[in-house]
Amino acid sequence: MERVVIVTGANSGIGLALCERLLTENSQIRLCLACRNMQRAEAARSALLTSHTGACVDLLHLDVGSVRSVLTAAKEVKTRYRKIDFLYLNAGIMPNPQVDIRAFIKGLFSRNVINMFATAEGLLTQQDHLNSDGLQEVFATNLFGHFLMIRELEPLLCQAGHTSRVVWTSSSNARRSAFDIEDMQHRNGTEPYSSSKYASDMLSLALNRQKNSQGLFSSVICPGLVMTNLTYGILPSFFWTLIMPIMWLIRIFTNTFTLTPYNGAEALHWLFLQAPESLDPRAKYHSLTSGLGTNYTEPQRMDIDEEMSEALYKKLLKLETVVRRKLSEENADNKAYQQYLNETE
Ligand SMILES: NC(=O)C1=CN([C@@H]2O[C@H](COP(=O)(O)OP(=O)(O)OC[C@H]3O[C@@H](n4cnc5c(N)ncnc54)[C@H](OP(=O)(O)O)[C@@H]3O)[C@@H](O)[C@H]2O)C=CC1
Ligand SMILES: CC(C)CCC[C@@H](C)[C@H]1CC[C@H]2C3=CC[C@H]4[C@H](C)C(=O)CC[C@]4(C)[C@H]3CC[C@]12C
Repeated sequence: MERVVIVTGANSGIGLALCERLLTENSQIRLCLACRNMQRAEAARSALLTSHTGACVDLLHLDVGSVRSVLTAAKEVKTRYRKIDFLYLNAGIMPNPQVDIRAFIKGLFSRNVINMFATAEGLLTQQDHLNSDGLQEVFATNLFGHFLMIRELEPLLCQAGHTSRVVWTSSSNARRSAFDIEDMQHRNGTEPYSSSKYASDMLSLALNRQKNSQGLFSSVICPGLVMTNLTYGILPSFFWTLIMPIMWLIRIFTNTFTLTPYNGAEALHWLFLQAPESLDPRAKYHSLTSGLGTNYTEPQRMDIDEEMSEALYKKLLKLETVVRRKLSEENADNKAYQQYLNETE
């Protein structure tokens, strides 16, 4: 039977590579590219159809960082499909990244050097800001918009006799010490990316506890260090190209330098082939590439405590209520204003 697969952030990088791999290595898939930029989404769709003539590739407009857009997109999904087999929550941002050069040089001469290259611990900070919904942009995009999407799509994801999967593209940059449950949006820190990815790891665990009995299973992956628009925002692409031989060399010591979107999508595709019952809800599945270029997936236990993941889940539900209330008030205001305009005309 045809499997419905939705991928957020599918118009470039790891998301697009996943789509390419899904179509190449599996038949009977109905793929839905859920994207913010529809011009790039059209281009991605054309590229996929050129290499896979006759494939079923749909487009869906989704700005995962906007509450209104998520609700509209979810409504559209519910009219188009009767079930969802896989929902890949892949869209993500890292705005205005800054590398701490001193920490990098110090790290090069420390015993922690391999870990530094794999996780960027202590190296990266970002500048975040409030979006038009009044939420921190990184939190809204990397976590909350996806959470809201799952909540809206629950009727399709939690169906009797059917198993659905959600897969989060997390990161090895996710770090417990960057996350504060009293400041889940990371308003007060300088590592919103790390915080949002740690939150997605916790949310995945909470979702498994809450929803496995209803047929919904959640997993998290790390794609490794991949050359995409996201990494070109950290250092310019010509610089990455220049140091590519060094990166291949580093790959001999850390298999986390997957480098290409195809390699980075390894764990995402591997999960597609696994039975959900065989997966560990506490594991992060890493895409890895050996020095010789062989791809494989390996689980690593996440540093998460159940109580905090449950607390996060509850806080997200509360925020969802607040956000929905605000939206319906705005809608009522708009309606009243429109009526006033009509009457005064
Ligand atoms: N590259 C790397 O080394 C690593 C990446 N990751 C994660 O992988 C995921 C994919 O990133 P990657 O492929 O590297 O980078 P890209 O920038 O190539 O891809 C990011 C995708 O997310 C989309 N996106 C961003 N914001 C929104 C939004 N508000 N609504 C809808 N779509 C949005 C982008 O679309 P648009 O065209 O609209 O901008 C784009 O398609 C991210 O979650 C990232 O955090 C994790 C670890 C390492
Ligand atoms: C000689 C070069 C390799 C120098 C590059 C230094 C830094 C700019 C990069 C070193 C480690 C990189 C990263 C590691 C982990 C990634 C993580 C998994 C992710 O989610 C996003 C990107 C990374 C943080 C990435 C960013 C660049 C480095 C800090």
